[in-house]
Amino acid sequence: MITIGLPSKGRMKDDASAIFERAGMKIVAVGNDRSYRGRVEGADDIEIAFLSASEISREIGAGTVDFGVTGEDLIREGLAEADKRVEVCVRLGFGHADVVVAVPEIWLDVDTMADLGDVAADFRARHGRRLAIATKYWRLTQQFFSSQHGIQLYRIVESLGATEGAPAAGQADIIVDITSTGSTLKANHLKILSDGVILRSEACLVRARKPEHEGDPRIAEVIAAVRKAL
Ligand SMILES: Nc1ncnc2c1ncn2[C@@H]1O[C@H](COP(=O)(O)OP(=O)(O)OP(=O)(O)O)[C@@H](O)[C@H]1O
Ligand SMILES: O=P(O)(O)OC[C@H]1O[C@H](OP(=O)(O)OP(=O)(O)O)[C@H](O)[C@@H]1O
Repeated sequence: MITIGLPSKGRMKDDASAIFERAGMKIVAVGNDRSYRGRVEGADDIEIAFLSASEISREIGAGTVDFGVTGEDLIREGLAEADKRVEVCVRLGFGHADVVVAVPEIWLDVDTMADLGDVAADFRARHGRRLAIATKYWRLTQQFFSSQHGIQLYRIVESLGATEGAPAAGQADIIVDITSTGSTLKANHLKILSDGVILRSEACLVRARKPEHEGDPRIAEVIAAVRKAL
């Protein structure tokens, strides 16, 4: 049996189902409309697990589903060493959003990560505490700041919603968050640093790297069918 995790709700749900349908895999719910299981018409060896986008990322990492449709941001944030555990097979062309570093517009001298590194370096001397970053993207923030840009002097303030409001509310100095149209950043008087795009995310067909997939022709067939449907 091949299990495919598809979004059960949220902004990726309809586009994900539509792509599978165009790929010749019409999805039908098992049982009633509220069921969290489905199947593919005419393919008894495929089952569908309806999950949220973030659950799909976790289940692919754990290998409890073979494929899933979810955002690349959720894969890279949710899984350590994502590339070892999963394969991004097809970029699906919807669900576009960038994970970005944004600072208050009034920080006129700060346009790049290097500028921000300078600010972080003497933040404690000036303000008596570390630069505070509001985000729900812990892993991506740490990788980008510490590993890629060598910025070590900061503190992450966990934010689970309304992240863009954190600087004005005095909860943090800057943010790392997702943006698509940019209107939420603008409304909160925040600007993206010129080299502050951490990840350009979109919905992807993702596969769990499992030994039993080797030599299973159905795995390549699913990927080829989705690719053709784009
Ligand atoms: N404007 C946007 N804001 C937030 N996420 C977006 C946006 N545009 C696209 N996405 C993508 O959508 C995905 C999240 O979708 P959604 O919010 O439906 O997921 P979810 O896990 O069901 O959410 P939750 O569990 O928080 O309700 C992420 O991969 C994200 O990159
Ligand atoms: O660049 P924009 O087009 O303004 O979109 C970005 C905003 O959209 C999302 O929030 P949303 O209100 O959709 O809620 P969510 O965080 O619960 O997904 C996201 O968290 C940002 O705040």
